Amino acid sequence: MSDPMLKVTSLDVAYGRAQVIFGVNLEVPAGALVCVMGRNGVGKTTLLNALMGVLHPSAGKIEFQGENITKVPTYDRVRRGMGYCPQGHETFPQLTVYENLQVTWEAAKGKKGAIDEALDVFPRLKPFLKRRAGFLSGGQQQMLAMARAMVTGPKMLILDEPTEGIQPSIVAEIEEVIERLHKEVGLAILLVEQYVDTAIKLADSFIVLDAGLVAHVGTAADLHDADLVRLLAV
Ligand SMILES: Nc1ncnc2c1ncn2[C@@H]1O[C@H](COP(=O)(O)OP(=O)(O)OP(=O)(O)O)[C@@H](O)[C@H]1O
Repeated sequence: MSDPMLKVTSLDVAYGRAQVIFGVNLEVPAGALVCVMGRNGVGKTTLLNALMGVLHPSAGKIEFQGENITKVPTYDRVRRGMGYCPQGHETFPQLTVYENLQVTWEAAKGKKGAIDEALDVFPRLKPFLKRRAGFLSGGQQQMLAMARAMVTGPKMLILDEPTEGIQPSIVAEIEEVIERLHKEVGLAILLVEQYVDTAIKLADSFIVLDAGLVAHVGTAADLHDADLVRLLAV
């Protein structure tokens, strides 16, 4: 079997003396969609920030495409093909939609045509290219945040709760885009998701975190298991 695209081994992450992630193991095979689930505060965002080099693990190893990237800076992880869309659909509110895409594309040394390709994935953004991002709706800002991750030319997308706080009509649209990026474009995707329904619909497999530990690894079929429901109950 070939190496997974992302492999995380025995990862510990702490804020000062407060350890939040304990010995996490995780694999995302090429082209797979893996969901990270768990209640509020179990460490999902902390894990993703460590994967992207925003936080530095106190122990463990992160490998991307067979290379040890544990000490590689964030910008280099992006250039190697890790696209990150952090929680809270953060954009530069004073910049236009197009400028938001352009600054990210320049910083990541994106390929020619990548901005147009990202806009083809999110055609809803096209009428708003000259609008300041701060004036977009929550759903539009989420699409812009994902489009920004796309202009970096990712091989793998890391998405932190992309449907959180978004109106239901747009949630379905965002789910469709994630599904298309997974099934048609063939990107590997690591998705933090709180909603079991969305995870069942989208994920090939998932891990459940509980108090910073991997409490369960499985496929969507396992999600109906009573223990899992308990682990996920908010
Ligand atoms: N900058 C920080 N400094 C200290 N502790 C932090 C910091 N950020 C998060 N924590 C703590 O780490 C733990 C995990 O937080 P994290 O945001 O990773 O959880 P989460 O599973 O992503 O939660 P949510 O679903 O609410 O986003 C929490 O106890 C939180 O209070």
